[in-house]
Amino acid sequence: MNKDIQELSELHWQQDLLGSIEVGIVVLEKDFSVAVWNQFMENHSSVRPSQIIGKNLFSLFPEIDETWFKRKCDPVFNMGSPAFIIWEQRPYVFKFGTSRPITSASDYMYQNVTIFPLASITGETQRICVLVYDVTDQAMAKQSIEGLNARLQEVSRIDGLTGLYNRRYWQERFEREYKMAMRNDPDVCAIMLDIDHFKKVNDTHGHHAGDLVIKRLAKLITLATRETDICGRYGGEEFAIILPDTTEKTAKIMAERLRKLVSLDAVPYEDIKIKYTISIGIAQFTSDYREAVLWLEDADKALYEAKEGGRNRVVLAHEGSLE
Ligand SMILES: Nc1nc2c(ncn2[C@@H]2O[C@H](COP(=O)(O)OP(=O)(O)OP(=O)(O)O)[C@@H](O)[C@H]2O)c(=O)[nH]1
Repeated sequence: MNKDIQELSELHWQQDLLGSIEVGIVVLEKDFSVAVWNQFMENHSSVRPSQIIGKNLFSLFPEIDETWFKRKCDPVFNMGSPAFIIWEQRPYVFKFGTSRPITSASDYMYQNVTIFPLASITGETQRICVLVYDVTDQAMAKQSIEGLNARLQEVSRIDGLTGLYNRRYWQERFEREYKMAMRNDPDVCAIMLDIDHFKKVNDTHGHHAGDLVIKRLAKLITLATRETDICGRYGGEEFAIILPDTTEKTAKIMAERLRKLVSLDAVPYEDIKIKYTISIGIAQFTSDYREAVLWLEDADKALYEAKEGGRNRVVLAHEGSLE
């Protein structure tokens, strides 16, 4: 084989290699004109090498942030050090559609991009090579795992019957509120409330009817509180609420409103309507509480007083019944 044919054949398989590789290969001159544009880039951009070779990259891809991209390439040209752009920083450099539009949940191709210097014989970097990797599958998998984790975390905080926070998470929030209150000494109240004679509801109408009453009460609690209030199911038929930015006077008004709402309510069950009432204990935070639990205990004592005082009433800690 003569030398020319040998060179040509080598060039041919090198072209073949560039063409079949599932990675985008772009070679850029110092002025950001394109010197190499492989098959992958052509397939995904629909721009043929003949349309782009010798042309300025940004003139054909105005979506690339020129200032940012040049800043990335600067150390590659000037110091010969490679640069990396990962999809988590910027989902893509070239806005390509996904190559699997049916199976992929993404509208565009997520890309990892590597930029490295192509040194001349003298060691000078005249050109740089930009490699574009399609990482859509990894990105989608990671995002779906993150979504699942977030969902799992949310589910693990929620009480299945009522949709309010469960005891564990409510307690966590309560501890957090307590620590914040110790620092800032704001107006914040804790409420404990409990359905009156709930055992009788269960005994008379059955456990399922009891569950419906618990669910209904949770709904009324949600209705009567602000979005910023932190409502949780503390035990079977016991609920706990944190009212941020609330004095005991305002908490009392809110609690009274809820108590009345409940006393007027009736839960439809089979062909009857179940009436029920609640008792409520309130404790406003003071920095005298050396531990979070002491604050909650005061709310619980107030609740106990409300029960002792005849039920269907609101009691403030360190104060008599309101009714
Ligand atoms: N249906 C239902 N009942 C529950 C649930 N959790 C606890 N209970 C019941 O709630 C009742 C609570 O009864 P007690 O603690 O004696 O209090 P009470 O009958 O409400 O009386 P007072 O609180 O003193 O007014 C018990 O019968 C428990 O079995 C639940 O998730 N669903």
